[in-house]
Amino acid sequence: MCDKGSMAQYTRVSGFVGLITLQNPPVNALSAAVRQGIVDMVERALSDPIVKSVVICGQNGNFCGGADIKEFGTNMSGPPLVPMIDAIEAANKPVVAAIEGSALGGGLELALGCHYRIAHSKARLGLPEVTLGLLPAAGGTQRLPRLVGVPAALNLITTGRHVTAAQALQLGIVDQVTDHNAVDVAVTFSLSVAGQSLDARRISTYLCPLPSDFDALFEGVMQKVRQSARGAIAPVACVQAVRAAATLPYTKGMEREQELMATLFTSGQARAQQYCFFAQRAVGRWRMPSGARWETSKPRPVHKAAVIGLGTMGRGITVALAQTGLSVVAVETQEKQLMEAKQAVSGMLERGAKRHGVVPTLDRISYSQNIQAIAEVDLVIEAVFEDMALKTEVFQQLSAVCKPGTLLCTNTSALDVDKLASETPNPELVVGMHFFAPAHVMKLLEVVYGPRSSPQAVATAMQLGKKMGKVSVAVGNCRGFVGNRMLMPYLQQAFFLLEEGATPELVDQALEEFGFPMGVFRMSDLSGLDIGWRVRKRDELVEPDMASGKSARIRQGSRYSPLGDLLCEQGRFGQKTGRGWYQYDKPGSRVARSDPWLHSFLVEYRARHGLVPRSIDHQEVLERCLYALINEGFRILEDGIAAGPEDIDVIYVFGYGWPRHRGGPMFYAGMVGLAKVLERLEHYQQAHPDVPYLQPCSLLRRLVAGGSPPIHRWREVIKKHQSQL
Ligand SMILES: CC(C)(COP(=O)(O)OP(=O)(O)OC[C@H]1O[C@@H](n2cnc3c(N)ncnc32)[C@H](O)[C@@H]1OP(=O)(O)O)[C@@H](O)C(=O)NCCC(=O)NCCSC(=O)/C=C/CCCCCCCCCCCCC(=O)O
Repeated sequence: MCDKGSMAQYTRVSGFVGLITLQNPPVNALSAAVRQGIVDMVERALSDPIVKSVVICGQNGNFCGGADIKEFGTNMSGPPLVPMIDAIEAANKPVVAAIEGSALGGGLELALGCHYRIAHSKARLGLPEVTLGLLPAAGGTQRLPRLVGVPAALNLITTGRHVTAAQALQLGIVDQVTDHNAVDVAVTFSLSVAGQSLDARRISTYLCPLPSDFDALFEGVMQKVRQSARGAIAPVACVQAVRAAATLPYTKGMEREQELMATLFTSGQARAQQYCFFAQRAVGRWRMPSGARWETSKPRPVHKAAVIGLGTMGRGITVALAQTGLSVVAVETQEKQLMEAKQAVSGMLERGAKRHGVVPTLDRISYSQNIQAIAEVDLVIEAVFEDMALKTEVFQQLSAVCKPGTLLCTNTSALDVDKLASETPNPELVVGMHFFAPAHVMKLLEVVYGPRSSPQAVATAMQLGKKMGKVSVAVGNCRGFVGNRMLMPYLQQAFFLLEEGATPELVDQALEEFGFPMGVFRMSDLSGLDIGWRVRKRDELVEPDMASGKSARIRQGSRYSPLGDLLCEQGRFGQKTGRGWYQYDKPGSRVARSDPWLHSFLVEYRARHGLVPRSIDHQEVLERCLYALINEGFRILEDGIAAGPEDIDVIYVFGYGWPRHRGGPMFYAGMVGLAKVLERLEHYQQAHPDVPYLQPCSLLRRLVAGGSPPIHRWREVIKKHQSQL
């Protein structure tokens, strides 16, 4: 017996079991039609006198990815989730969830409404709503603590992390884990419990187990959550909802859950986080200006890779490749450096393996001082010192040594990928793979294509990034690519603000309150002031500090702040030297303390240059630093370096600490209002006519003139704009 008409298929199996299969590919999200299907099919199973038990599963080995996120911005129709799940829990026949693939968000909440849960060993479960700016508002915040206790529920709900089936069993979320077909096991099981009392199986009737140190627990968790949330409201609401489960009867707790959800549901933060979810997936479907994309470009298989240069970046990349399961040849010409790297890489692999309870993959790596060792690899990632002449020499060696067709990638963070490619006989095989430090931890990868990179080379690098678990974004070749190019105006404004009267503490506080994990000066101390200094010297921007006055602060016709150079001349490179924009207890120490020397230095510097300090507030810090960065984002779109605003936003959220609840710089610009961003840029540009970065980009002007369309319509405007430039 079978009903195939709706998005929940009903079949009678084993004579007496009503099997309800959710059918909404690819993840069986709970759209209005699926919810209607479940309501109808559950009613049908319960009213059929032959049916003794019910099993709910998902089509194609995937239980359910939760509520349909695409519905959230629309006028939602169809039966609501809460009464649907309550009706399942109230059923007088046992209902068993057969969980294969994922049970996430509303999917897990549906399973928690069932009387039993059986999971396949490879299934993953979780309540990730917090990552979408929401909370599990289909009873998840009320049922989970009743089932697994308050501490475990708080951990899962406030982080949104997924757990394996084995972990879910240990926590008590599922009743059984199987290596066999979970649906078959659930069907047999459901018959074995048919007719038994269900009183003890309805989670909403459980008393929430209360820890003895209840108040202290919530206080501690709330403090931790507020700190790590960096201004995001959903994690805080999650704690409040779980607290309601611990203190109120179920129905009252549900009222609180719904009340908190109503606030989150319509918030700008939820919109921003849901935008990030889809943006991340959109950038995975990369597209080059030529139109090349997955559908037209087949990646080459990569089994064996090489890393050239085992400094900090090379070591991280080696670890990331080995953890992906590739054979890696790690090459470092300096013997001492090679030995140190070998030890460091082994340590990182061992620690990573311990964390994940697996065996370290040390034997996947062979080390060599000789570049000839890479002759047989499919792909090379060069990670030597950031110097064009050195990289050119390495690329020429690689071309001579590697087998034909080997893909040559550079991990440069700003150098010209096309120039490097032009030094090789096969420029179509050259792309940038710009990892972020630490390379085995950071999720972002910029895949940089030059005008001669072949679509297959880009597809191969994108595919490898995906395999490595990276969020890979294909971008065009320009100085600094997307991320670092946008950082330049941001840093520049921060320096100018110091000249005009701000302190590093004030600027950092404004940016950290906005949601960055670190302000610009703390970040500069962490990464090292000498890096930018080297680049500025190469660009011939650094001059001996003899002159004073305005002319001493002009380079190549534009305003320039030598503050960073002056600190470097004093040996203040940041954390590594124990002094930078802040002071540290000792070199390498991480706790930044305000430095009276720096403040006196700024006073003396301003006086020497005739700069009259003025009071600067947080709003000015944010507007100048962020709008200058955003303005450069528009230029990047105008130049066709990024395919769309989503690419820029994903790069900033995953690589530069831009708060996810603000959606990324381009999304944020849309939220603030493009007209407002333009007006403020014009205002600051008038005040600082010698700063080209503050000159509003013509694409921004065009978008405003066109009525500031929503972000998903920018691509049309960009295309038109580019064709008229
Ligand atoms: C792990 C995954 C499930 C699968 O991963 P993978 O295999 O890698 O595939 P992906 O590339 O990620 O996804 C494939 C495509 O599927 C799309 N997708 C995935 N999940 C969803 C989804 N849940 N909804 C819609 N679409 C989805 C994805 O975008 C891909 O398509 P495309 O390439 O973009 O085209 C992984 O996908 C994953 O992690 N998914 C998300 C899981 C998740 O976060 N689930 C939670 C969803 S939220 C939820 O469940 C909430 C439940 C609570 C109840 C909500 C009730 C709402 C109403 C309340 C209103 C009250 C306020 C009223 C206000 C007022 O008063 O007016």
